[in-house]
Amino acid sequence: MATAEQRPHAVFFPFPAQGHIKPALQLAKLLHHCHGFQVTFVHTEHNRRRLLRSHGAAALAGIPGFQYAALPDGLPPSEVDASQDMRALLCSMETLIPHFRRLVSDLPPVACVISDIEHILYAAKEMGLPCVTLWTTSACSFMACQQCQPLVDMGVVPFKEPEQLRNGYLDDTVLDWVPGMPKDIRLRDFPSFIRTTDSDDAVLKVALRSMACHRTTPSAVIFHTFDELEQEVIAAMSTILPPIYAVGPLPLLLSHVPAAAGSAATDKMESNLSRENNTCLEWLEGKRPGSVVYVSFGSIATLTNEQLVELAWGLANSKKDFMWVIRDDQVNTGAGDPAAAVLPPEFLEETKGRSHVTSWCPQEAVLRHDAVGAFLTHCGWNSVLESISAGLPMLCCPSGADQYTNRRYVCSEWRVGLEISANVERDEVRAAIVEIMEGDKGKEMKRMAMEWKEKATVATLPGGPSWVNLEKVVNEVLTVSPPASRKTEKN
Ligand SMILES: O=c1ccn([C@@H]2O[C@H](COP(=O)(O)OP(=O)(O)O[C@H]3O[C@H](CO)[C@@H](O)[C@H](O)[C@H]3O)[C@@H](O)[C@H]2O)c(=O)[nH]1
Repeated sequence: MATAEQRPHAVFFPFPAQGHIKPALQLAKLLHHCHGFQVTFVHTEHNRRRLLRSHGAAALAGIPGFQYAALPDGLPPSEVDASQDMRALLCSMETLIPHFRRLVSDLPPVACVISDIEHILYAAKEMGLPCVTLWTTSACSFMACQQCQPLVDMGVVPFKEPEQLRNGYLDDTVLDWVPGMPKDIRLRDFPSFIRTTDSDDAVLKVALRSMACHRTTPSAVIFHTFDELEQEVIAAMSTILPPIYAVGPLPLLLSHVPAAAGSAATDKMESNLSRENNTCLEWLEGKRPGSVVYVSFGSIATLTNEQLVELAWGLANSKKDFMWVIRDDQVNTGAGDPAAAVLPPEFLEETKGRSHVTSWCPQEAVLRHDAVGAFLTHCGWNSVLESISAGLPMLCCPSGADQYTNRRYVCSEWRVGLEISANVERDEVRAAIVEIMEGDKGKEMKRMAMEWKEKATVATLPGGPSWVNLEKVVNEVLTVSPPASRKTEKN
């Protein structure tokens, strides 16, 4: 057994949002339990406080060889349990650099830094530390993001007229030259970072910088995916990136590691920033197999209250049972701070007994529950992978970022989903729910979803490709540099 000093020490620092923290913690647990890594897992202080409020001190107590640290994110302190303003957060990441340097200097020797924050990768490299990107969205959306620079060079982005940003225009524009992507991929299938008319757009600039960084800075890029799901795009990307490794779906890999849930302390290592309400599982118990529609828009996406009401009536008019996660910060008021939803009393009356609304649930357990028949999702990548892992077809209603590309692949390439248009109209929602729950298309999507579930299962069985890739990245990249190579400069 290696002593603590001999064990490689990995520092994880995911972008401080739920959808990035969760897969990073899953990978950290795998490296710790299966490959003997010591881990320091870094949160922002904002998220550390949220975790403490939601789960108590045990969530961050760690276990031997696995500790937490926290750094300020540069935004004004807030005690509100809501997702932070993503634009502001993206732009504040640079302020982390001096704090990160000081942290690393005070830690035991570091073998590698694993992050998706470009400033952290640059800082690690400057300090002489091997660094690796953990990319928490799909490989296809990464490839689409890589086209931001060519689109700028071609004068397509930023768009010339606000009118061009409307779906109608983007619908018709096909880009048949993107390596590894379908020849009929459209601009509207690209991540939202290109949707601007402003050449100074801060988010577009972050996207361009980040894509350049991941091409040149890390020693490797780990994608949270599995080979068979995205093989064409992974093959095409191998020519433009440092070595890449597809390791996922991470929850399935972790399910084969009993030690990862082996003790009370390990069980309490939480990545959920919000406290989940488990009563929904009891509610699902009483339902027929495949009879419930599960609805969630992840941890960041907001809707206007009008869209929420349309969605509500679409659900009500479908006459199906449904479980709906409506976060306390789900509604975009257009006036800054998000607000709680206001649903019409008639809707609540109409759906009594066949609806369950909650503010945060144990999503993976919900998706695996027999009663759930379809997932109405914003197409965040974790949600897509969790749905595929559970063999569930999806109704896709993306709201930003990579979700448009994920939607395209879910609906047209993997053929496990139906699209709902961004304006969210009740009749369309109702018709899509009825189709996916009982129509011929829905049956075919369910069949395809079960096929993908099987492929995801095979990829993550002990000895399967995702395990092999994990082992390779450990042996080829994460442990190749002796800890002695660490510089101890302080800033
Ligand atoms: O009630 C809930 C709702 C969600 N979740 C979990 O929260 C995560 C949400 O992640 P994701 O589906 O990826 O959505 P976002 O929170 O929106 O994730 C952000 O990060 C993702 C990964 O980088 C991107 O794909 C998204 O576009 C981006 O918005 C998932 O693991 C869910 O299981 C719960 O546990 N309970």
